[in-house]
Amino acid sequence: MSDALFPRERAVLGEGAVHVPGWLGRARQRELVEACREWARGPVPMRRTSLPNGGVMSVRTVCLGWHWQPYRYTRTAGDVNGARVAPFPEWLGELGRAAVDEAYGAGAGDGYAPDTALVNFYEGDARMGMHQDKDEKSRAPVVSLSIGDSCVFRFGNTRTRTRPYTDVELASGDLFVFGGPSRLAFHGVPKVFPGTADPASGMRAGRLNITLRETGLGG
Ligand SMILES: O=C(O)CCC(=O)C(=O)O
Ligand SMILES: [Fe+2]
Repeated sequence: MSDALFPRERAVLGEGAVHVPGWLGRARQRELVEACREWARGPVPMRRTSLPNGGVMSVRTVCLGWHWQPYRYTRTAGDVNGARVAPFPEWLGELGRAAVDEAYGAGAGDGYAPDTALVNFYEGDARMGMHQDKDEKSRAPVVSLSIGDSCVFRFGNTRTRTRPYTDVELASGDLFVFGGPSRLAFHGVPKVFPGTADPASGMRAGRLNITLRETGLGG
């Protein structure tokens, strides 16, 4: 938004947890938004994930490569329409490697081979509670890309979902990578700021977040 007035700075929130504001240029953001629109249509449509406690997430999600549900990844979306999820594209893996290089230094991303992406769409008062990303067998870093409305991203510690944590604003184009000792840190999105999306990002409303992960699963 006001990047000319207040340049936002790169920040390390903990060992292995790096925030890089404005990493994605506007053209790249628009390409990603276009790709997400396509993935949201199918073969498995974007939907609110059901939780084991009977609740439903406020965020809408579509997955690539592997389909995520709490506690597991499968190739088909048994909780949606039974279809096999769209493949994880090679170009998205390249982007993931570039992101890890950016966060940790040139060459750090060489062996990074994400095989799943969770595409989350936040609109209205959608949010995400504090959780760990721990359904992956691999402990390779999670690469997070944000487009559209800004949000508060709460990045905590590996022991408890409560304090200590740090709140950072994730805006359109921001990269956040968490790996190493921070890989299992609790994190969440307590608030999205509606109407803050720059239309040049390709998002008219709402917030898009894409996380790339290695499942560590074969087959
Ligand atoms: O939307 C975000 O920034 C975080 C998403 C997230 O934590 C997840 O999908 O597991
Ligand atoms: Fe997460």
